[in-house]
Order: sequence, then C-alpha cells, then structure tokens
Amino acid sequence: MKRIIIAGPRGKMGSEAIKLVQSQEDMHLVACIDRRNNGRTLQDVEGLPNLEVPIFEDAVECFSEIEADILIELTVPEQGYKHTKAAMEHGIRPVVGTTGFTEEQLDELRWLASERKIGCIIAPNFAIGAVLMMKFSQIAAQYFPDVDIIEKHHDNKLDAPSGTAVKTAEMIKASREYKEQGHAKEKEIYPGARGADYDGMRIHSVRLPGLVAHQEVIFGSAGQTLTIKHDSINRNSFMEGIKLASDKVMEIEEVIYGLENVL
Ligand SMILES: NC(=O)C1=CN([C@@H]2O[C@H](COP(=O)(O)OP(=O)(O)OC[C@H]3O[C@@H](n4cnc5c(N)ncnc54)[C@H](OP(=O)(O)O)[C@@H]3O)[C@@H](O)[C@H]2O)C=CC1
Ligand SMILES: O=C(O)C1=N[C@H](C(=O)O)C[C@H](O)C1
Repeated sequence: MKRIIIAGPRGKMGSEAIKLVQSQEDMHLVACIDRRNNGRTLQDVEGLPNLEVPIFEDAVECFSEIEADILIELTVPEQGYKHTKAAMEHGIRPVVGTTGFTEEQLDELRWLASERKIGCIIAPNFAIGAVLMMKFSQIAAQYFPDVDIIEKHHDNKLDAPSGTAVKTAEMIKASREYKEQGHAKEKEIYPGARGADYDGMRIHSVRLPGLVAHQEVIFGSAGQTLTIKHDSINRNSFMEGIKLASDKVMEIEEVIYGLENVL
C-alpha cells in the first residue's frame, strides 16, 4: 500500500488527484498540504471529499508527523520546489506535476536524490498523448529542423512557456543541429511578436479563458508543413500518468525528468 500526501488539494489538479488515489486499491491518502485550512481535515473543508485526512500548511511539519511514501506535488513553482526538496529530505518520494522549476533547482534535486538514494519523478506533462507528441516531434526534428511550438493554456497559468513546451524544445534540441530560424534581418514591430527564442526555434504562449492545455508543434520545409498536435480537454487526462509515476517512483533512486523515461 502506497501512503500518499497531496500538495494543492483544492486545486484543479489536486482535487482530481484525490479522486485518483481514492479509486486505487494500492494507494491511500494520509495527508494534504494546503496553504489554507491548517489543522482541519478534508471533510471540514467545503468542496473537498468526506475524508478524515489531516491538512497541514507547513510541509516540514507534515513530513515529520505523517508516515508516507509519496508526495504528489501540484501547486506553484516556488512553493512546489520547497515541498519537493523537503519531501526528499524526509525520505518521501515526490511525483511532481508542478511546472516552472529552474534548471538550477532540477540539478539541486538530482544531487539530493543521489545523496539520499531516493526516487523522484518530475513530469512536465502526465498525459500519455502529450508525451507521444513530444517524442514524435523529436523524431520529426531530425528531418525538419525549422520548428515553431505554439502552446495554449487557460489564463490562470503562472508559468510561460509551459513545462510541456520547455520539455518539447529540449527534446528537439537534442535531435537537431542549432538553427537560427526566420529571416536574418527580421524586425519585431511589437516586442515578443516572434515568440521566445530557444536554440533558434520559437515558442509562442497563448493564455485565454476556455482553454485547458493544448500544444501544436509545426515543422516547415520546402513546399510542406507537418503539425503534431495534442489537446487535453480535461484534467482526467493527466491521472493515468500520475498513477504510472507513483508506481515507478518506488523503484528508483534518482530524479527522472519526463514521463517518456517511465513509459
Ligand atoms: N504535469 C502535468 O501534467 C500538469 C501540471 N500542471 C501543473 O500543476 C500545477 C497546479 O495546476 P492546477 O491544479 O491547474 O492549478 P490550480 O491553480 O488550480 O491549483 C494550485 C493549488 O496550489 C495552491 N497554491 C497556490 N499558491 C500557493 C502557495 N504559495 N503555497 C502553497 N500552495 C499554493 C492553490 O491554493 P489557493 O487556492 O490558495 O491559491 C491551489 O490549491 C501547476 O504548476 C501546473 O502547471 C497542471 C496540469 C497538468
Ligand atoms: O498549468 C497547466 O494547466 C498545465 N501545465 C503543464 C505544463 O506547463 O505544461 C501541463 C499541461 O500543459 C497543463
């Protein structure tokens, strides 16, 4: 039985993750970390399930008092990083969906995992279809080096570009030569019009109400384009990946960054 702590239980992802844990015979929710409702239980909070599961505001207090195997982290970048690090320091294995960690933070977590010999999975996108989109894009980039990434999300999202777009760009970078795209003399009339520049490729972030999580990777070549597209139409799309990662994280003693390394 895997004992689970969820950080961010009132959030869109956290509330879906509670349902996932409840539906699994080998997972048991033992606590939640929430910046509100300290000292209460889930059943005392409107909108949360009728469970006698304690809520902690302070992650260190939670990890010290509660015996747990896995932290499912679904909050915001800065706090999510602190929760992840503290979990590993207390022997609890993080499964991290929170996006926006810096390269330095990832390196720090990698070091901690090797020091403590503890597993941690950080997945910028838990949807299997999104992972395939990234893999297919990596293959396509070997043949089509000119590529723009367009990611579209709801307007409550804090980080831009999305974690998925960052990971896609990193995977494409690994499979193509550096290429400065567009016209050598191009000029932006409005700053940012050409999007973010990552290794010469362009990333565009759309934020609008009504969207969930969507990405198109468009490759261009003489006389043709290839578009690889993925849409998450609800947060249930991410739960299979969280389940997979929760199984895998119990078997490893390192940081795995990207669900493609688990499938
Ligand atoms: N890897 C993946 O597949 C996916 C990753 N994500 C990522 O997961 C994270 C959560 O997404 P989502 O559920 O949509 O976001 P929500 O905004 O719906 O939920 C975020 C939760 O974090 C809490 N929170 C906000 N600020 C803090 C803070 N400073 N300290 C502690 N808790 C805080 C919020 O509480 P409050 O209400 O008080 O603000 C809320 O409960 C994001 O980083 C997002 O990018 C999202 C979807 C898929
Ligand atoms: O904030 C979101 O909603 C999502 N965040 C992740 C990301 O930054 O890529 C995954 C998915 O796109 C939804």
